[in-house]
Amino acid sequence: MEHHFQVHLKGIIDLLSHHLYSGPHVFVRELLQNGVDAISARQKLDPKYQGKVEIELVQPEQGFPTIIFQDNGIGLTEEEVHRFLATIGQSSKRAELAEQRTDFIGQFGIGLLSCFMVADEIVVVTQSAKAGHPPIEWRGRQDGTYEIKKIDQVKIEPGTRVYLRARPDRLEYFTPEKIIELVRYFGELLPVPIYFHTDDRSIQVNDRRPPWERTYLTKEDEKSAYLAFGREMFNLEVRHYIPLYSEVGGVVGAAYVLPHSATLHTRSRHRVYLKGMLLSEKIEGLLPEWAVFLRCVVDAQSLRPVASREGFYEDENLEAVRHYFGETIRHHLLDLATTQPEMLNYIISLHHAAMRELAAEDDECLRVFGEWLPFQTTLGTMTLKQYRQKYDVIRYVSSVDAFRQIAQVAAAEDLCVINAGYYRDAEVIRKLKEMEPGLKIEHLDATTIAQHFEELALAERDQAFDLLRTAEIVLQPFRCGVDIKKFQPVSLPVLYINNDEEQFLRQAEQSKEVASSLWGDILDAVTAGKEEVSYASLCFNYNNPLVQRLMTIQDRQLIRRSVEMLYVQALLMGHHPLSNREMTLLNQGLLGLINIALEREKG
Ligand SMILES: Nc1ncnc2c1ncn2[C@@H]1O[C@H](COP(=O)(O)OP(=O)(O)OP(=O)(O)O)[C@@H](O)[C@H]1O
Repeated sequence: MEHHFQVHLKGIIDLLSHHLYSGPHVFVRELLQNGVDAISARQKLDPKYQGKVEIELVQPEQGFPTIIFQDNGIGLTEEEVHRFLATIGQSSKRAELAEQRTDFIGQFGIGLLSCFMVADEIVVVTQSAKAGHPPIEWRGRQDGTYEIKKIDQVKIEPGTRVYLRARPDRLEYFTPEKIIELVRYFGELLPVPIYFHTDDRSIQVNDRRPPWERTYLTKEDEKSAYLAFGREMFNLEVRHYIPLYSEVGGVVGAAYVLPHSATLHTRSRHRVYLKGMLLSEKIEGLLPEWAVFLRCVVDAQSLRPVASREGFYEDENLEAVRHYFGETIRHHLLDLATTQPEMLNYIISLHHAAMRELAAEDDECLRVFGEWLPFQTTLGTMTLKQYRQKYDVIRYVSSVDAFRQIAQVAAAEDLCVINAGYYRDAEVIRKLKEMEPGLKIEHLDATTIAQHFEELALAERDQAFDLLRTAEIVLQPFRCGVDIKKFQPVSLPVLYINNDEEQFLRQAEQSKEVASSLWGDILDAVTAGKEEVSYASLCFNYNNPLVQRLMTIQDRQLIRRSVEMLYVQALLMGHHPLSNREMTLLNQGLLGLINIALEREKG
């Protein structure tokens, strides 16, 4: 025997309200959308037909308020009420053909159920625009039952009215302020007029059109209208926008440059409308990932919304729109370089992380605005252009750690080195070299910088011999060699020097101190065979007065303590995290020095 599925309506409503829709307020969106769709259906029969949606709030002295949504659209016949209104998942708008999908906003046949989130009963009174059908009253209830009545005795104009009486726990949605707020939020850009009436007033809620639908006398007027619209939409003082248009998906709108810095981890959230109905103000993935400095407002005609209506299906159309918008933005920025260079400068100075990303990805962008990218250097922040005007060779380090190590010394030696340790910096420099093979670039680290230091004369070496030997013994357990050179600034007694590989080994060694046995084994494998290798060297500055004094004193104990302290201080200066043993050294060294000073005092 064949059986039919039973639908437990309460369960479905629960599913929708807790898992699909973002909250009970979406009933306003669903009702607006049904009204507008019904008008579109009627306009298919009569393209000049003027539709409107009217919303009324009735607040009786006794009892709960009722909201009435009325449209003068296509209406429903009795048969259609059974088939579409009362059958979950049935929709008169389901489009087998993609082009049909562009006619209506709805398509799933579940939207009306959202009304059960605020009311126990939905009453629909409808008159079909098709000739020869009487008006119908339909009453659907949460328990899954419904009644249908012909109401021949009254004559009503074609269209549909939906009545919802507030559920006691949802009264907050049944005030004039809340309804106007929600209607404006979802329906501000809908192409049919929406009126709101209470006992004492009537207003048109959506009385303006988006800037891309208006015509302008001058370019300036157009620009002001777009900027004013963006400021209002995002509540941000935006100064620049990029018009967007894509035939695929029928998407039109504008991308606004954020007036504050956005990092590459920021997710761009866009305000997206579907045929004038707000889908969401948090849609992601509409622009390429690098475009984090932009926020869009767009209206799409035929991208496919997901059932919750709060996003789009990730399909080939969305992919095409994203690609196309990426190209539009890129071309716009490239044009700015010639038409409004000061604006491009403003955008780059605020959003250089994103611009770097774009320049690293794209040769043309690198050629056009690569020079404007700011870089941190040992002699202050400057753009690539300023750097190149002053120096023939682009000298750079490729890690922030390396930069910290060398910054002070390089600056004192008047060496201008770029910190290319941030995301994509080094790539930008290397790409620049590929594009301009004649360009001289030099990759530095602390070791290569140290090669620029001045060597000691033989007699000076002799003078430093004892100090170096003691230092060697003290630092050998820390895998740190020693050396002595002359370098700037004279005030710096020592410099801790390691290159990228040595830095890595040092970090692996330190990680072993805190790692579990599994990680410990892995790290052992990483450092295997390097047991005898030094991870760094401590370079004394011969010209430094303290070092000069250390070379003259005889007290071994004092030299040892001083070397330990100089070693730890050099690590701290270079922002190297201290290992447990180095921490102990710091503590003992400090106490030791205090002790020595106290002994002296006594003596
Ligand atoms: N105001 C209205 N005028 C005419 N028909 C309506 C109206 N409201 C609902 N309907 C009919 O009821 C059907 C079901 O409506 P419902 O809102 O549940 O789903 P939908 O709009 O088709 O799709 P979605 O779930 O995507 O919103 C519609 O397809 C339409 O045929």
